[in-house]
Amino acid sequence: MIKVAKFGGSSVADAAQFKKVRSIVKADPDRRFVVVSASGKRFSGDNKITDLLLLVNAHIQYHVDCSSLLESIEQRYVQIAQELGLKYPIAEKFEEFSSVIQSLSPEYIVSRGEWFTGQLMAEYLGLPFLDAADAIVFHHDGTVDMERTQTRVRDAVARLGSFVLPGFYGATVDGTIKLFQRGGGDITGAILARCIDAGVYENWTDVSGFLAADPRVVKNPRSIHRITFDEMRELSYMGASVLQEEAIFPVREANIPIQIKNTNDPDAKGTIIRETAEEHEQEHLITGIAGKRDFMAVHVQKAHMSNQVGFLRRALSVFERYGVSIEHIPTGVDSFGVVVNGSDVKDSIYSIVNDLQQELKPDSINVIDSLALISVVGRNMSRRAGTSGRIFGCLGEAGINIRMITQSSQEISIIVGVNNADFDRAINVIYDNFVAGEMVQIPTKALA
Ligand SMILES: Nc1ncnc2c1ncn2[C@@H]1O[C@H](COP(=O)(O)OP(=O)(O)O)[C@@H](O)[C@H]1O
Ligand SMILES: N[C@@H](CC(=O)OP(=O)(O)O)C(=O)O
Repeated sequence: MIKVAKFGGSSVADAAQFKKVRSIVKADPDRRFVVVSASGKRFSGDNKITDLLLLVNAHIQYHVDCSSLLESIEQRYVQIAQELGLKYPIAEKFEEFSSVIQSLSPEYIVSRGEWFTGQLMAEYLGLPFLDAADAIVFHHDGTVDMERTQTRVRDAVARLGSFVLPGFYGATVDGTIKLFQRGGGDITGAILARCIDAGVYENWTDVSGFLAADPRVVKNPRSIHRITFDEMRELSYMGASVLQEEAIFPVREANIPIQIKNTNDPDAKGTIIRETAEEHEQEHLITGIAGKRDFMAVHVQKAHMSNQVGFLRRALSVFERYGVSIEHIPTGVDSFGVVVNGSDVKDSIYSIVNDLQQELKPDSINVIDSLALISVVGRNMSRRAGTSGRIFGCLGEAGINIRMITQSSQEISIIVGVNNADFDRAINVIYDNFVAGEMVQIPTKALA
């Protein structure tokens, strides 16, 4: 079976992490294709190389000297190379890069994080280096040209047999470097797995798989051993940053499972993500909880609204005009809400409200800001009536005010909106009441 192994920034943060990567790769001859991110944080409070390179861009943009910043990045790489005894002339290559930095595009500059990490890892593993600019092909609109990418990747496999591929970037056919969104090394790994028909896409990080809640919010959350692509998408979209939310698409279409594993504890079971989770007699009611802060909700109320054809469409077209994408639309008979990312409307909210007034002549419009959304996700929730009522009950008992609620149409998630200030407490209350222990009985028919 071919395995693609993607190692995130935390797994390649320093020489000690490189050593762990090598022993993981060498332990299994199926791990012939390795994707790496730029070196990440070595300890809490440290900087990711990608963040430092973004800072370099900001310095250049404002004509501020960035030489000491570049030196500190170079030092990180030099230290790794020295500690591992690598021959790659990292200092020379980095200085070449620094000397022409003013002439380089911002995306090119940021992509060098994975490029240098990839060069060092390739030598350390004794594998060829495949530049992502020669493998991952972008259309000019920023989407991936899967056909060309597949051809290039398959050619590289035939030519090189195995390789190290830096994540997070690629290039258009004319060679212009393009980046994925933040965390996009996960997408590179998924695309590679898809192009070579891998048996599994391994995603190595610093936690033992997907956890039922963000470990920075809930103390010692339990690990999720099996999760479906749909559940995973809901959780990662809502902030479970262990896997970039777009990363499931390339592998899902080809039915390739994703396995999340811990570089610091390779024997831990981790999480397997598939189309359907194999069912056991007893399963947790709720698979996981994730959430994000800083949303805004615009509530519109108008009597007899539901009898007016096109009312909602006219409202949504206002948001479209301002280029704002919509997260949720909770609706009632005579009212609806439009939930958007606070940062997307920070400059346009007054104009949007004004346009809504003009076009809809509503009875009232209310804007709620500092809204946090919490998504409670579980494939088994549809088997148990009344879950949402119980979620409100436990939040109410804890004195947490619920600002909105919405449920996904496949009944795999319930989303509650609370004030930003209540975010951590609300997640902990839901976790303690539901995730920590509660199981549901799976009907025998479902197991057959
Ligand atoms: N539900 C969750 N399960 C596991 N980790 C989570 C979850 N939500 C947030 N995280 C955070 O995601 C981190 C791993 O993602 P990331 O920092 O992108 O790793 P990497 O550098 O390996 O790509 C974990 O250290 C953890 O703090
Ligand atoms: N280095 C990029 C891409 C990436 O995937 O990183 P990580 O694997 O550390 O999340 C970023 O920080 O966004």
